[in-house]
Amino acid sequence: MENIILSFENVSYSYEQNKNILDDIDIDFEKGKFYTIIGESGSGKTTFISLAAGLDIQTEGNILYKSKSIKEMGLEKFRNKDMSIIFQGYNLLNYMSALENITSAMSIKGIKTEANNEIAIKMLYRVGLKKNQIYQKVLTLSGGQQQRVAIARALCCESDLIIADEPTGNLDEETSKEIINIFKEIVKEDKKTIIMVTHNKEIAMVSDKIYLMKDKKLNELNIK
Ligand SMILES: Nc1ncnc2c1ncn2[C@@H]1O[C@H](COP(=O)(O)OP(=O)(O)OP(=O)(O)O)[C@@H](O)[C@H]1O
Repeated sequence: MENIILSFENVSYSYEQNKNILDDIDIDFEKGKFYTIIGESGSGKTTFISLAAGLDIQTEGNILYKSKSIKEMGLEKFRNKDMSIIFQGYNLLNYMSALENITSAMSIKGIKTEANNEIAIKMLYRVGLKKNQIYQKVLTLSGGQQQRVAIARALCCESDLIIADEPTGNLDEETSKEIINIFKEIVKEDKKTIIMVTHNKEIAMVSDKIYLMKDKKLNELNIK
């Protein structure tokens, strides 16, 4: 069990009574692995991700982070300390610079060291931003550059688990490939776990494990 970072145990979810969207899902996510979740529109991928990210609560079953129930430890604590999320729409603060977006997130997550600025700048370079872009308001950056800022923010927040919902959904093919390469590097070098929803099968193929959301269940696909 030591290498398991997140577990779903008999998890079901319904928005309305007696109408399960997810039904009795059992799954373990290991440390240092890159997972993708694919599936038809409306199959429940975002619902699953919302539970994994502690943004919503399952109607039945347990979700464990490093063997502890996230409900019992408190979803807010889980979201603040243990998990970082990357959205399709970047969710940055537009009136702040790329750098400020990261340092303010670090501060909110309780990471308050003198080195915060330095750490954030290093990370922004690592994800491919240029010096002048680091100090620009994010509103003036392209979609791909904004997504790089969102990735750098997730990486600076020290969580071992990164959850991403269609992070390349708004990006062109070339930029998407670059972003996915950064994800692969994060998993390999920083030993983070990434759970990512994507519609793009080609992107899914580069992950360690692909799961298909279908008929309220999540099953591993062995298509590689
Ligand atoms: N707030 C809500 N209240 C009621 N039903 C909802 C709500 N949000 C989603 N649903 C329903 O739950 C099902 C799963 O939705 P979900 O967004 O998880 O699917 P998805 O696989 O992420 O779809 P997509 O690929 O289109 O984003 C859908 O049938 C949807 O209509």
